[in-house]
Amino acid sequence: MSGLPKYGDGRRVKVGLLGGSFNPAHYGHIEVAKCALKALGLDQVWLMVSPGNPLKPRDGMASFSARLASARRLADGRRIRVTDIESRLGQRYTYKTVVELQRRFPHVSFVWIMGADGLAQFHRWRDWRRLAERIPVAVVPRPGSFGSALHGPAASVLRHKRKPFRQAKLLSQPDACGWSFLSAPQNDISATALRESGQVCPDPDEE
Ligand SMILES: Nc1ncnc2c1ncn2[C@@H]1O[C@H](COP(=O)(O)OP(=O)(O)OP(=O)(O)O)[C@@H](O)[C@H]1O
Ligand SMILES: O=C(O)c1ccc[n+]([C@@H]2O[C@H](COP(=O)([O-])O)[C@@H](O)[C@H]2O)c1
Repeated sequence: MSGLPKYGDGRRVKVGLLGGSFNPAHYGHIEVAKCALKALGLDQVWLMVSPGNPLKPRDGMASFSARLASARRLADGRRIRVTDIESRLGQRYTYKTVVELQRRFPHVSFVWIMGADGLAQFHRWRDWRRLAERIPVAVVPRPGSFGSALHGPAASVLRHKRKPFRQAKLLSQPDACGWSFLSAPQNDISATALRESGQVCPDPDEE
């Protein structure tokens, strides 16, 4: 990823990773990114387009290039950027992606960002306990998912690592660990709703 700031004083660059299917991208993603930029004091958020969520069916999933293009249309390309790195790595599992990103960008402090629905499912991800050891996690509230996230298996297993809202900024410090909910207004936009209402650009790979 080009365009990372360089700090002469040795300060580490802080990057939030918002992984997703982006089928398609929508303003909810941009609101999540903006909220994380502010709450975590990040330099950038990368919208990391998944080549294929291992837990989601391929049926109904637009092509990778269409999903990437939808994210590029909404990102500002400066503080909110889009990356196809998982596709280039041939990688669908977040744990392995994060290991590789941390290896390639040793001067960057990464934070994983996800909606509350992600935390509710987190215990089903491959190597999720190791992932939570490896990268701090910021969870953005989402309508209908707060309870299942808060009382789900992952939040329960990781409860000793949870930080209160007001300490969320610590998550982007070098070598930080733990997770926190961010304090943010909830936004009910979803890609499912957009697909159901037909508000999706045509997929160039299917024309
Ligand atoms: N409105 C929202 N509020 C909070 N988090 C969101 C919101 N929309 C998406 N996210 C988060 O962004 C990440 C990527 O989401 P994704 O691309 O799957 O969009 P989605 O709207 O959840 O899609 P779908 O409805 O197809 O499941 C996930 O961590 C998801 O929780
Ligand atoms: O690593 C896993 O096992 C895993 C399982 C499910 C989802 N993920 C990641 O979670 C992110 C959100 O996915 P999605 O489809 O809900 O937008 C995306 O980066 C996926 O690759 C990762």
